[in-house]
Amino acid sequence: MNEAEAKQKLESLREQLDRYNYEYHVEDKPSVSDYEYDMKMRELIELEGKFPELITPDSPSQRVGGPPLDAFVKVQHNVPMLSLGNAFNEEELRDFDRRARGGVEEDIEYVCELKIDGLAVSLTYEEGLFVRGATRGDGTTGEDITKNLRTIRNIPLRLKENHSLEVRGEAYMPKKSFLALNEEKEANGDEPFANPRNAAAGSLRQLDPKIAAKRNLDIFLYGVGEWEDSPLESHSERLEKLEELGLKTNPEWKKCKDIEEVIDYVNGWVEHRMNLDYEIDGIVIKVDRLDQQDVLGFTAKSPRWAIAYKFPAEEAITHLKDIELSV
Ligand SMILES: CC(C)(CNC(=O)c1ccc(Oc2ccccc2)cc1)c1ccc2c(N)nc(N)nc2n1
Repeated sequence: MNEAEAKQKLESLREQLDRYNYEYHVEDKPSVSDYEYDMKMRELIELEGKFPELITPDSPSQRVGGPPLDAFVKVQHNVPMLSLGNAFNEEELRDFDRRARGGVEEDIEYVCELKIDGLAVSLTYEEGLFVRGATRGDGTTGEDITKNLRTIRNIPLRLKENHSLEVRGEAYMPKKSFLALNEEKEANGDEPFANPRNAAAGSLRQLDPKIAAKRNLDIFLYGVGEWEDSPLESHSERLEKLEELGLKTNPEWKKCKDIEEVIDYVNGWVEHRMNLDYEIDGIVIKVDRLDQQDVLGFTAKSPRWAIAYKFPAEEAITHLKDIELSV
């Protein structure tokens, strides 16, 4: 086979493997068996081995990085990754709504999103190519964990359109993967992780991508840092556009016309969050229109146009029940 034929064959193998990946990880409807996927991947890796000059950074073979790093490189976030103010009850949600409505002329619509209990990360794409992934760190300086993030199957190595943008989201470990990992750790006499958030952070902040690749991590994207001249006018449009680009957003987000609808949404999840495949520690409520967000602006470290409603910690509830029982 000459180089031209190899290039064509490689492009077709990559396309097939990317499609299989999307079917398996995003649509949850694989069209081929794991065996067929592995055989196709082996064919790709062997052919790339014969024509290494044809290897591209977005090739599915490039997901699991090379040797372990000996340290993480620090990275600066051009747009800071801010934190959220908290509300712990309905009255504090209504206070947030009153303050927001006092700051803008017209009615406010909100977007509610589940607050995933994981590790906040930033993904940078240049001309559609995934070039860098980083932890939030202190909001302005994080750690470069690109090699580890490349092992998360739901992070596309190339977007469906060649945009340059920086997106934020939460990398997490599904409950089932967490339980399986802790069983394995206990079987090996290792210390288990206390919760899925620690397991996700521990998996992404260790230096060997081959370990991260085995941890079945996943991601939901929820925000945008930098986006070259994007014409979008609302947060909900941005979430829809991210999905179109092949970036996974959480399907439970909802546009609410007022704070009453927000409170209904929140109360629904207080009751049903146990049914989710992943842990959440609250609900994030955001003003939907970007022009209204701009008017409301920021405090020293958080937007005035967003708040996190925090669920009471699980342990606390269990503890209280025990006390009641023992009285
Ligand atoms: C709202 C925001 C704080 C992200 N937004 C930002 O970090 C952010 C950062 C600079 C911005 O603008 C600036 C640009 C330059 C300088 C200062 C601010 C705007 C938003 C946030 C934080 C945590 C979230 C979480 N755990 N789950 C969900 N679902 N959403 C979340 N959203």
